[in-house]
Amino acid sequence: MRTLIPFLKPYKGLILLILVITIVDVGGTLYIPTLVADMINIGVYSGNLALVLQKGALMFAVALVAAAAALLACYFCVRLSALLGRDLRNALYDHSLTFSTSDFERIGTGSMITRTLSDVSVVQQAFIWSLQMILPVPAMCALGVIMSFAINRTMGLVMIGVTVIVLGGAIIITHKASFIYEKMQGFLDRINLVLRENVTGIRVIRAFNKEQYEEKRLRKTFEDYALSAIKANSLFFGLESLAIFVMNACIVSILWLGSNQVGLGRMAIGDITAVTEYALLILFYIIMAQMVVIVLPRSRVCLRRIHEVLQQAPEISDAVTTVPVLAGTETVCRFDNVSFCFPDAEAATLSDLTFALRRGTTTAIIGSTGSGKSTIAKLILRFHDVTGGAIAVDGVDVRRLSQEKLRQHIAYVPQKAWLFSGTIAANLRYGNEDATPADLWHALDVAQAGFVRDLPGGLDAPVAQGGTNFSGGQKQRLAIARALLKKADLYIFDDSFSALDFKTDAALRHALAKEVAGSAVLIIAQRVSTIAQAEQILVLDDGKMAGLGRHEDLVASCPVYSHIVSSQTKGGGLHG
Ligand SMILES: Nc1ncnc2c1ncn2[C@@H]1O[C@H](COP(=O)(O)OP(=O)(O)OP(=O)(O)O)[C@@H](O)[C@H]1O
Repeated sequence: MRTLIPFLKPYKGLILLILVITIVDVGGTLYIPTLVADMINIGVYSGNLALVLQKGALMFAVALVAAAAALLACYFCVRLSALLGRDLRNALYDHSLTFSTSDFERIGTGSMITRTLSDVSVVQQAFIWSLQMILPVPAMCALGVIMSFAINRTMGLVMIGVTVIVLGGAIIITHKASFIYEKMQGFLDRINLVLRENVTGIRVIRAFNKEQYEEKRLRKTFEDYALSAIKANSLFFGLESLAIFVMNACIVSILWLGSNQVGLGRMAIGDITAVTEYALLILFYIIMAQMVVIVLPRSRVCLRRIHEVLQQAPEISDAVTTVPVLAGTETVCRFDNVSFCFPDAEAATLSDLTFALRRGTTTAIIGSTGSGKSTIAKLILRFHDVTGGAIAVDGVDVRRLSQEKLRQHIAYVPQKAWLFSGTIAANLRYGNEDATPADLWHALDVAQAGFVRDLPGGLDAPVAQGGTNFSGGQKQRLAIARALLKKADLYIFDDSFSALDFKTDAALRHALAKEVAGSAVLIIAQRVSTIAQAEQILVLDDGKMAGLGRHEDLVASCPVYSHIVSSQTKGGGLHG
């Protein structure tokens, strides 16, 4: 509940309104049996038709007021629940924007989606039900018991007994349900994860004929979830049966004890109707509340999971005082004895790297797969923080810059070119939202993405989620064009030319050289031909610097580099 309070604060007025309307509803509902009893006791016995009609008219008016109150309460509850859901989702999303990759890995992408969508829905639902069905129960029980005592002491005691038994049962079953619902949410995360993997990896599954294996894996997750749901529902029906049994036992007790009291002259016959009605109303409200109470443990689990995300301190956060403006110096970025180790890794991924990225020059990084090339790019962008040494941009340690400012100065093409669903123009404008169509075409031409001209719709051609309607090379070129639209001090291309043929690769680098002449360029590549012209090449070997220099010097002095070169030039020279 502590998690919800800050989200409910802005709606204090609305909650108060719902409370008042609910009390009107409950009061009206309980007043009707009293009127019925009066009609029987006075009107019917004395044959006073005028009194019966008068009480009838009053009953009609009270019923109308109670119904209107119930309707209004329902409307305001739905409104409050929708606002609460919106605010919770916004808070989760906003907070997730501050997360680093490791933060996301800790929670899990599937779980993050379940928490934002399903968990919030469960909390919303539980909240609205609690307002509508649990909130009136104390008022209903208290008023019902008081009114029963007012009629007859024995009836009052019966009412207390019934309330205590049903509430006791509800508490025991709720406790048991809590454990099952916790497991169910975990299974839901798992279903989300496996389903996502299946949908996104459908081609790999088919290519490897793994449909049956995946089917088994999915079935298992569905089955686990279904079994837990059956267990939870068994509890639910157990509770419902208990409530119906208690309800019937209660009616029998009232009729039996009540008729004795009428026989002893301590109670009028019409009062039995009133007390039975009070008892049924109390039980009805408790049963409805039980149905909500039983799902509360699930919502508590969901709320705790939401709380976990909201409370998670981001691995990377801005310093209290950050440097407002960068100077635009000659050395755009500098690594000083940089080392880095992933939180869950035993050995360092990068060790003792020292080099500089200078304006107007191209630096390339080459090395075997897993040697740490992409990690260097991620450190510059501060997706992770160094564990040793320092990285400075324009002479300022990146940890002293705000993340927003830092990233404003960098254009990045990630290894896995990611496009958003929409149009080509919308994707390109991610780089510069004010870009004109002429700017977009220019960036596309530099990125050798002329194929867009042949697409029906051109710049407005549709892009599927993740860019799946484009080939790997086309996606790479669109991602490059997007980066070029951003005027930056440093351009980072992480293995961005790997899916291009040699001719396109060469043409692109040629066009690129003019485009980014005033900035520093960092190219991460596997192909020597892509980087041979670079002003400096950093050779990485298992996270360590094996060489730094121009192509010709490294061929002569760096065994790791000359080995890479010879492995790529067997049977022909370098292309491009
Ligand atoms: N999030 C992570 N958690 C733990 N280890 C990681 C993580 N990301 C990468 N690594 C490890 O860090 C090392 C360097 O990864 P990196 O992606 O930088 O290599 P790379 O040289 O770019 O490889 P490739 O050429 O295949 O893209 C690898 O051994 C990898 O397993």
